[in-house]
Amino acid sequence: VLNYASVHPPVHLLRYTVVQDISAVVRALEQGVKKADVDPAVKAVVICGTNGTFSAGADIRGFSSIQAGDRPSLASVIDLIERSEKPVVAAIEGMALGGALEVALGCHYRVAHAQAWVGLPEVTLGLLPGAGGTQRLPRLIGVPAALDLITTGKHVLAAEALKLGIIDEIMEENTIDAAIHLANKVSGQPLNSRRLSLKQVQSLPNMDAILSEALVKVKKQARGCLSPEMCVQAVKASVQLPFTEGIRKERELFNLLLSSGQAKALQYVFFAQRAAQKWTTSSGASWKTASAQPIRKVAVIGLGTMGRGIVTSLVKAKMSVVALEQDQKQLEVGARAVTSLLEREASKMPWIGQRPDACDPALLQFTLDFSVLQDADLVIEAVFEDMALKKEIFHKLSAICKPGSFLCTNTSALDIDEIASATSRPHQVIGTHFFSPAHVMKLVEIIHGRHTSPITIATAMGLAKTIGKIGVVVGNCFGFVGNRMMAPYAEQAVFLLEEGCKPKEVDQALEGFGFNLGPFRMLDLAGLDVGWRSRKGQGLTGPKLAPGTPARLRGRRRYSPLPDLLCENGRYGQKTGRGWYQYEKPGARIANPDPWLHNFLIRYRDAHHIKARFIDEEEILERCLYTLINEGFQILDDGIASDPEDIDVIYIYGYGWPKHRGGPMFYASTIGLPRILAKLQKYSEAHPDIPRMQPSAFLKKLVFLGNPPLKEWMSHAGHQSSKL
Ligand SMILES: CC/C=C\C=C\CC(=O)SCCNC(=O)CCNC(=O)[C@H](O)C(C)(C)COP(=O)(O)OP(=O)(O)OC[C@H]1O[C@@H](n2cnc3c(N)ncnc32)[C@H](O)[C@@H]1OP(=O)(O)O
Repeated sequence: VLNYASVHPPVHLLRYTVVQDISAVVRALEQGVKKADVDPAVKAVVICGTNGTFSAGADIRGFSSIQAGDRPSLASVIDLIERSEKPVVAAIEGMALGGALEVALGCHYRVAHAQAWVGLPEVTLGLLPGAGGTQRLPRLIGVPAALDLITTGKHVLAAEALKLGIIDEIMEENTIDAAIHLANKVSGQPLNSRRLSLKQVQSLPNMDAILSEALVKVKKQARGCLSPEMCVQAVKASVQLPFTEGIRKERELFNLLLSSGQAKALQYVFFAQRAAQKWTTSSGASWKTASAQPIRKVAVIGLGTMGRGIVTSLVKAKMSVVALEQDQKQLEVGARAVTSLLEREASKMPWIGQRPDACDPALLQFTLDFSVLQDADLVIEAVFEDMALKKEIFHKLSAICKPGSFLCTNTSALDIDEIASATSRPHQVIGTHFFSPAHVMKLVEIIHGRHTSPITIATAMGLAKTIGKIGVVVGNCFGFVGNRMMAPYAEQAVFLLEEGCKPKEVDQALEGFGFNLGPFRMLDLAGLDVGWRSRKGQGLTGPKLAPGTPARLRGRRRYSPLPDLLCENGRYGQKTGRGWYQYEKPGARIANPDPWLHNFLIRYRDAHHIKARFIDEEEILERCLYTLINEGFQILDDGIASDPEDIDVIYIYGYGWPKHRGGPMFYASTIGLPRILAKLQKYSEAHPDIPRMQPSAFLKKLVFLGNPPLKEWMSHAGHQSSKL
């Protein structure tokens, strides 16, 4: 929306904001600037936003209609602004992001409100600032600072923007009046020195090293994502080429990214993440029907790894927390660990006012006394995965806590309904599956039991948001969404070892695909004993296993005892210094191939008459990823996840799935469901004893229906009554 308002002659005010159609903004800006240019009564122009916001940039949905090769007309309008013979001042309130900051960079002066913030987040959307931003910003603030902003997409507050030189003035009060004042003041002064396209990038003696180090850094962090690397290339062009040629290079790189498919995936994730926040249940409950209850005091039970991280997240969000342990020694160890985590977190926060205060007794209290939990608005139990223990705690909580308290269990797999059955208030019981380390990882699976009330879901989702996490509402089944899908993936990884792979080969294939960690490095990090305990609980190994059970079969299903054998040998992963890899010492992080394991695998294969074969990367990827995706289709059909976007958000924020591939279900849609089905059919014929490889009925149905787009999948899901 753009108004050309002559309210403060001789300065003309151009107001604009995010609109559905970026070309409407571009047209209106063009008309406004041209009109002001030819109007002799106008001496200067101020560009501002509406309702206290300059602009959040282009409508991301509009990018899908931009064709590679289209002339980005925003760039031409920015040129027009910069060429104007009358001073143009940007008055930045709220935010100026992406194309909006590029508009401001085309202006001759920039004034911002003290609370405003600016940034070029295009890289996070798989793009680069394509309207001159990569050429103007280095000219304005120098290459190192521009590289930092453009390759990370980070936002900076006005004070920092002023320090960097992006902003000329900061205002505590009326920014627009201040901009008008400045525009009047500079009217008639020469403008060439304010035109960034005419400036040279400040030269630095070590410029080549800065650029090549930046390239190495982004390549290492990007895990195959192209946009950070293209951003560096574009900034490099600002150093090495004249402005107009730099712009040409920027456009070339922008078009390349636009057509890469990664931009589509990253933009899908932007909306999927927001869609996941708008949970709905099959019974129609949603934010519209249930609101989050205010949570002032939270209790956390258990100060193990998960409890410590959860307490840290809560205190960071300035919530009042009481942390309970069962004995003095564990309480002291836990309290020390939390304090040190909080101190580390505080050191990362530049603003004193935002820092968590580990010493504030009003905020954080440690106790052994269960009765202190009485007035907590919400309790998060974070003891280890033992159903009997959890039920005992919930029974106690049900008796002690005030009637309105919500009771959450941090579990990665256990049955929420069974835990809730130990209480007299199952409607107020919910699963909150945090991911380790809980003060770092963004995801929380919010697990809805049979009796969980919509208000309880809303409250858990509200709490996740308050502490800066992404909550995703899922149904109740063993492993919920994330771990249920992880099981066939990890199972395939171990079967591949049996058949001839080395752990490093499997990890390299999946890390090459873009995962943070391959399955074996991930298992070593998480601790192999976790899965061992769970398998013993399920009777798959250990004392509950029926005597005479064949080593590699459970019922008629293929089973690999390899992970159990490692645990029996005391190899629990990083914490013991030995697992699928060896480490320099317990707790060390660098994984090295272990000759012991190599020989162990040879003996194991001999003992079970398995002939090792060469397995190529394609088979490793297809078997691990397609079985995971197959389980995802089953989960959708069962109603455990309400849509594919939720699964994708869970995998990106909880399991290190590469964001530029859009999550497993989006990835499946890009591969094409017929291909996934054909491959699963091929592998399941070769391995009839692996039921999880048999294609899900829902996947088959979608292929039969002609491979509909992802958005339409759920209209074909077969579950009679959603468990959500
Ligand atoms: C040739 C090149 C020409 C032009 C190039 C231009 C480049 C660009 O401008 S790229 C876009 C750059 N801008 C962004 O990336 C901003 C993205 N948005 C955000 O970071 C946040 O939404 C926010 C603006 C900081 C606001 O955050 P918050 O208050 O937490 O609200 P949200 O829930 O995130 O958003 C509310 C609502 O708005 C939708 N939305 C936000 N930004 C955009 C956008 N740029 N395009 C389209 N839609 C946007 C968001 O999806 C939410 O919608 P719901 O329907 O409510 O989910």
